Amino acid sequence: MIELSDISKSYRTGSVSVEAIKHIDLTIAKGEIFGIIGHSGAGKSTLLRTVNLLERPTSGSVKVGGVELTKLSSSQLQKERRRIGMIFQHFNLLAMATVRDNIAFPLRLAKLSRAAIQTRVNELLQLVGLEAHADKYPAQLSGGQKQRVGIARALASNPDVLLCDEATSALDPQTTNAILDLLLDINKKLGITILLITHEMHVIRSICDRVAVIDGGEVVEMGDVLDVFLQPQHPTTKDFVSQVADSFDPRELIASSKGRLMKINYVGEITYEPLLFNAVRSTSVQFAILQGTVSRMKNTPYGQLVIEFIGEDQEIRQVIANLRDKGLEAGELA
Ligand SMILES: Nc1ncnc2c1ncn2[C@@H]1O[C@H](COP(=O)(O)OP(=O)(O)OP(=O)(O)O)[C@@H](O)[C@H]1O
Repeated sequence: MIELSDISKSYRTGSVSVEAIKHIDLTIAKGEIFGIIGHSGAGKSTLLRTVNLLERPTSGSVKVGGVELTKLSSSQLQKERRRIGMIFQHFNLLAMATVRDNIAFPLRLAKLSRAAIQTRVNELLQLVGLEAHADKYPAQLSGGQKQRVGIARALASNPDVLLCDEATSALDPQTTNAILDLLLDINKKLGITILLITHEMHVIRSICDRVAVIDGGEVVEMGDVLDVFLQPQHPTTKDFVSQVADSFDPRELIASSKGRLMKINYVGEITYEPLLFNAVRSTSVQFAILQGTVSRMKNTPYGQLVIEFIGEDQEIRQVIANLRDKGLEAGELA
């Protein structure tokens, strides 16, 4: 659905040139929810805005739904942009227009009939749960409600792609979760492809299928959210993963450990099975859980534990082999 090839973008201010993004390749499948995470100034906004050519890349190709956007005339581009909705951190609503009129705005631009606009706006109000607020003005709404208007407006012309520019950054945690649930719901119901940028790992973990980590204008890591989360490689990725992990570093325990410290990861339904107990029950090995998370990433359960095994070396090896046989990943804590 989205194919960015060798995208670079430089900004020139006077005699100084800043390379905001450098040689980025990104392919996003139809129906996917793809997250781009990075610190402030990493190049996230620039990258996102190249997808609808709000920022024209200095070089590279931008294809959406198979159409090369950089080669289009401005009228052709305007038409293609209807297939790409966008929502913003600060909502960008028309302050002097009601919720209904804000949502109707792109439909009026597209010259739909009054009756068609009314029908479509009612559908959208229902989809985002704002039927009761249709005649209010933005100033009368909460942040979460304003973002719902933004989402309804972005979906008005039935786009294939929704771009989300830090869409939950101005919201409190509870409202953030409600908006993320709405995005997930829209993705499931409409099959729309979602590309979002954020600096919060929580957002990635809650709704994304894949993630790219961007640092200094380059993609430094990319993959399925589960893999990146459980086995982060780049220091920037580790930094983001630690946002949602326990702040206590279990490596502090290595010096005082009596036994063998292992890091164990598991994914899927085995998360709920008594695997540790079963692995040690026929041995004299004992274990202590020193740190642990059992949670869900989107819809997939996973566990991540730091375990100290105490006992005979050979028996511990047998226990670890048994756990690996059951599909758990077990590695020495280092
Ligand atoms: N219009 C512009 N003119 C000059 N430099 C710019 C412009 N827009 C962005 N930059 C620079 O490009 C780099 C990337 O900026 P960008 O806004 O894409 O980062 P970001 O990751 O979205 O950051 P934030 O999370 O703070 O919005 C920064 O060094 C920024 O200063």
